[in-house]
Amino acid sequence: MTSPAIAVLGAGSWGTALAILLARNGHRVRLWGHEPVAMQAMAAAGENTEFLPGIAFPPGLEAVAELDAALAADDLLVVVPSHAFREVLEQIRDRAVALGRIAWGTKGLEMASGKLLHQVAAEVLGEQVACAVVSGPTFAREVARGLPTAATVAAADSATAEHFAGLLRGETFRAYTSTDSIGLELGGAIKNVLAIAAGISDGLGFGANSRAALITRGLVEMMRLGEALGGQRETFMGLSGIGDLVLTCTDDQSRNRRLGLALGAGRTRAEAEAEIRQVVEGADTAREIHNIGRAHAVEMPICEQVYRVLYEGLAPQAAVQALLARDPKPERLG
Ligand SMILES: NC(=O)C1=CN([C@@H]2O[C@H](COP(=O)(O)OP(=O)(O)OC[C@H]3O[C@@H](n4cnc5c(N)ncnc54)[C@H](OP(=O)(O)O)[C@@H]3O)[C@@H](O)[C@H]2O)C=CC1
Ligand SMILES: O=C(CO)COP(=O)(O)O
Repeated sequence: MTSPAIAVLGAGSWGTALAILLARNGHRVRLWGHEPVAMQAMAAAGENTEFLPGIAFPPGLEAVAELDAALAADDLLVVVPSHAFREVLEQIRDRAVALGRIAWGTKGLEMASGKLLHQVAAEVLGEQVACAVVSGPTFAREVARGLPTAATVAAADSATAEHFAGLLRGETFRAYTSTDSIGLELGGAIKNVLAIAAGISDGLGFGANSRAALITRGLVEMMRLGEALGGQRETFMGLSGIGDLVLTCTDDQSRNRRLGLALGAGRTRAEAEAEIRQVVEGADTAREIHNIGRAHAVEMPICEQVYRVLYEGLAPQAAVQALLARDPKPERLG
């Protein structure tokens, strides 16, 4: 029996890794990216030489340059950066509406509006399309190499979450399900801002104590805003919350952490991003979280200092001093 076709839309490192995972699971997968020349090169090389060099595409994975060819699929998985999310959903709206379901692996908020991605999806696709989000501690290269990984798939209805989790689940990938899409989306967005903070701390030459404090108090900020926006507290203690937070705050594979490291070492954001040459979601997210936190009167001192470093030219050292100079208070986890 031939397994159904899945379109993975977005051929960066994470889209490619998920496409490889799905193909290894025995699905027929079409990986689409918006640069025809890059997609043709990928098809010819049998690997994504730009983002995941050295990892050969398994049988069943086809790189395509034509969106229509990709969309002739039974399932759609969107894995573009958040800045391209609405635009890509608009391009695939008719097919998503016809299928009645869609999933994404994008982490972040819509730039300028600060909307969660399921809100963007509802605006573009309507309320009838069931939406699932995939999130967790999942560095693309490790997933593509087949290293054991766990993540969560959330959707408002558990059947949709289970459907997409079932596609992803395999010998090396454990997919849990959840109905807390808000919690998953906020965890995946806020951890990127906190990874920048951890990177700044390490870039300044601080130690393990500082990093552990940032992770712990950062988790409190994530839970505070997450609960204020309707997420469930326990979600932030799971893979898409503390799991992804620890991953990206502690390992240099994280682009967000590397941006922070560079800032802490005295480089500018532009210099750091030019060197990383991949999407660094936390930089835009820091501004949206700053706005949302203020609008909901949620105290988020670490995220606030990251915002000030990125958008107000505050020196990283001064940001740390501002955190340490805050009024003493009892340790609360809410
Ligand atoms: N990498 C990882 O380990 C993980 C990433 N994620 C999330 O997945 C999302 C994608 O990240 P990732 O793949 O790593 O990013 P990359 O920087 O590796 O790749 C981004 C890809 O998106 C493409 N792109 C940019 N604009 C558009 C557009 N308008 N239409 C279609 N494609 C576009 C880029 O093309 P071009 O190069 O031509 O600009 C590039 O191929 C992010 O939200 C990230 O946070 C989630 C979990 C793990
Ligand atoms: O989200 C990720 C891993 O779960 C990737 O993190 P970075 O975008 O910081 O590299």
